[in-house]
Amino acid sequence: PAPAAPDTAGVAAALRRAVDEGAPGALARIEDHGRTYKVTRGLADRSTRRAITADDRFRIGSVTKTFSAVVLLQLADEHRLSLDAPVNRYLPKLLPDDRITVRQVLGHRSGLYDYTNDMFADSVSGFEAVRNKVFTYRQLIALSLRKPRTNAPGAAYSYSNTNFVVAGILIEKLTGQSVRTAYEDRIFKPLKLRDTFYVHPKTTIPGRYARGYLTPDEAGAPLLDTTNQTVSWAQSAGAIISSARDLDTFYSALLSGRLLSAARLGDMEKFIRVDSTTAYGLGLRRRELSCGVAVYGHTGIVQGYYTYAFATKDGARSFAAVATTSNNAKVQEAMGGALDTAFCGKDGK
Ligand SMILES: C[C@@H](NC(=O)[C@@H](C)NC(=O)CCCC[C@H](NC(=O)C[NH3+])C(=O)[O-])C(=O)O
Repeated sequence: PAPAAPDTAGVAAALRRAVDEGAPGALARIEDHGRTYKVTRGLADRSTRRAITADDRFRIGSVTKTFSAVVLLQLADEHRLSLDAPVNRYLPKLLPDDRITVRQVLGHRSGLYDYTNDMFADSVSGFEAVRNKVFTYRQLIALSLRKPRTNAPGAAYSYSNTNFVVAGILIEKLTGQSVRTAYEDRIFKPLKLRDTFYVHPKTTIPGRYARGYLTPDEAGAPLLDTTNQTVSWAQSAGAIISSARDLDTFYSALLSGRLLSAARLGDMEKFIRVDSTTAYGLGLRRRELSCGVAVYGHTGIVQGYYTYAFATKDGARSFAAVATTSNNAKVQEAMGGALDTAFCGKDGK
């Protein structure tokens, strides 16, 4: 029998909690066997007091990593890339260890240090130092290589944005195009993702969007409007702009086999356990929810936006949600509750 309809009342309660805990606004959208459910709470803009809508665009942060992984896995399907080849075969001398492979990079097992650890040690000053900066990929790699690697190639999982900066360089080298063109030609246009953009290094969000606000480290300090930034510190690791509708479409299409061969999707879904409820594949997270359902997708954190975008393994039910503040653990927890409720519902079906 078809699973019970999503518990939209439960999702609404979770979004209300996110707003009560400090998010100016929150939205969620569920696509379930062709039916759409939208839930919203709070504001898109604190100065105009405009209410947030489920169609507002926003910065998706690391959900970008799944898009970058899809492009490289398509190149593997086209025999233009071998997942088990060293990165240095395609980009000579880029990395200090010839043993680091493409698969290890996409699975956060390369050992490459995450330069954002230092960049955002202090949330507000770190953000303000880079919000209008434009980095080259190689400058970001150089920041990472200043620090020792976290593990030998392939020896352990250690999340690092550096890995998906390497993915961006690989995409540009192997396609001869910018990552923007590669995303547009291979994913955005084929899936008609009309709310999805890669505009780096422009700082503005096209069309109608929710503004994002960073919660400072100091308790009680006022929120900082972080909507306009280059996101050049992340690029192919986190700079895509999208909407809940487009993320639902993307993960449903990916997981129902419309973007990759079964073999490459299988590669993407070879998961390494990260903690008791999450595992990481290639640019893809698996989360086990309270009712035992496993969902597949990615989380995203860019200053001002917490994003969750996940779907069932067959893509028949997808959930995308964002809260418009970041660096606020209680808001992040509330949004995790929305994810759980969206798939587990009241009666855990
Ligand atoms: C976790 C998520 N990763 C991402 O989305 C990537 C692009 N974001 C980060 O690595 C966090 C950058 C700092 C955010 C800042 N935090 C601080 O400044 C902390 N001092 C903030 O919260 O806005 C993922 O892969 O699931």
